[in-house]
Amino acid sequence: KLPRVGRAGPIGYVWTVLRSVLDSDGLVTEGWERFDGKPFILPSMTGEWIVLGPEFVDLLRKSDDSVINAPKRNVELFQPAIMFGDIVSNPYHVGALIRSDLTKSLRSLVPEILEEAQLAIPDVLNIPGTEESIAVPLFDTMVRLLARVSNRAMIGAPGCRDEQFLQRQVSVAAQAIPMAQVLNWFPQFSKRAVWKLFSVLAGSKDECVRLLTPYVQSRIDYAQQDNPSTITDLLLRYAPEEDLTDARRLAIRVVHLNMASIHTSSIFTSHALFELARLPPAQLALIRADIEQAIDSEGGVCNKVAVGKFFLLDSLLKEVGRYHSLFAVGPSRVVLHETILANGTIIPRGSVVSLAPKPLHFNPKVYPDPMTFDPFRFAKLRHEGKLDGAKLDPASDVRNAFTSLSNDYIVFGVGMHACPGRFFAALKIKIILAEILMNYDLSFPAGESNTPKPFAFNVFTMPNPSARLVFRKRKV
Ligand code: HEM
Repeated sequence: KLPRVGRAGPIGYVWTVLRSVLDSDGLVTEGWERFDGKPFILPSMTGEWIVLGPEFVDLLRKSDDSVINAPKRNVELFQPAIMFGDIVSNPYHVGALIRSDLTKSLRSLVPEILEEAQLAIPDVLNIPGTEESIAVPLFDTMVRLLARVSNRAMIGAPGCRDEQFLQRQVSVAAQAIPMAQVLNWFPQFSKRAVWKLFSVLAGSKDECVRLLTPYVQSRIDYAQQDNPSTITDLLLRYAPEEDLTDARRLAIRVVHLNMASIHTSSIFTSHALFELARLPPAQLALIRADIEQAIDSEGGVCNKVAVGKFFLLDSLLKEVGRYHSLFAVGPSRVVLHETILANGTIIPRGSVVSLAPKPLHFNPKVYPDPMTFDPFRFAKLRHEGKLDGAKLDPASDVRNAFTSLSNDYIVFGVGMHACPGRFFAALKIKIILAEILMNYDLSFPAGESNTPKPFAFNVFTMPNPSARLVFRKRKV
């Protein structure tokens, strides 16, 4: 019998579930303090989550899906089978493709990502010719930017600039997560009907897939297997015959991958830009100098090695992940057989076990002065207190690099199901941020908050969608 956070009694239960829609984070903090770091139940609109403390990170990290299972949980939480059809029985587009092929191909994708970022940033900011600056709603602008830059890697040009397709893709990605949560409120037999009704009202993925299919078809026709230039080219290596002869089927996989990729990266990029806009000028100057030095060290070319030497930006991104997690609870797994935890707690079959980032990321024993956002926290750890990163080998002390996993840092999840797209995400986010930093000064619009309150829905959090940032062309 685990304790439950929130109010007692049946009415209290309903109240807690309703509160969890907008304040899961507050409930987790409350549960953490009230139950002294012991496991507790978080009731939510998507069922009950057993929130485990730091001593159980290893339970999830070491699990091999035989008892503590991730794929079944993801199907439950994100409802891909209802929304995307049968992509679950052979999920070839999210397995080795991302884990191995994509990560190995990142070097050759850098020039494409860089070129697209250079073209797309002025387009999405759209500063009028007569003006020097513009205030834009940041998150929405970053979603459009990330959609285009990610798709340069995903399907190449000109598809990545097809506004109609990008708009549909962004809207599919925006709807999918909240809609998956809503589908969880309905019994299994009715989910398809609910999804169909919603699709009629809000537009389904089908239009997005239709717009994307010609671009995917052209990759099937012209991609060079030994010299892949897009992620779709890599996908062709794994696609079964029926997907190669029907580009529509393959396009569904690309839309699904885009969904995993665009919003997560946009959330990170937006938080990072808000933090960069708040930094004192001296710290910003250090980050800019670090980027310049890294590119100079590669003969003035911004290649993968140079991006790997953006040590201060890497540190800032890692701190963004520590400070602003994407979720109040997660990663989560479903328990397939009754399990007894080391402390004697019995976890029944079918339960959902999860980890909460806050207790880990704000643990003062691991992160001194945890409430302070310190952009150079990880750079200092990585470089023994020195900030002169460019003299170091990028491979040095990778434990504190942005994409490294640890039991004290769960932004990308844990164990064998930790995010396989994080190296691609880190690369494109760093390239975009470096381009922005080198070409624009950032500030908050006069009279608007410089600490916009994040927006939460169920267990997920994102930057405030109405918060704006001013981009002013730099005079360099
Ligand atoms: C900053 C950006 C990103 C963040 C913060 C992020 C975060 C996460 C998290 C927390 C998980 C769950 C891990 C777990 O359950 O232990 C995950 C899984 C996953 N992510 Fe990401 N992600 C990001 C970008 C991407 C990108 C760009 C891609 C694709 C190119 C991607 C593809 C995936 C896939 C396929 C999984 C499922 C892995 C599995 O279940 O084995 N992610 N991500």
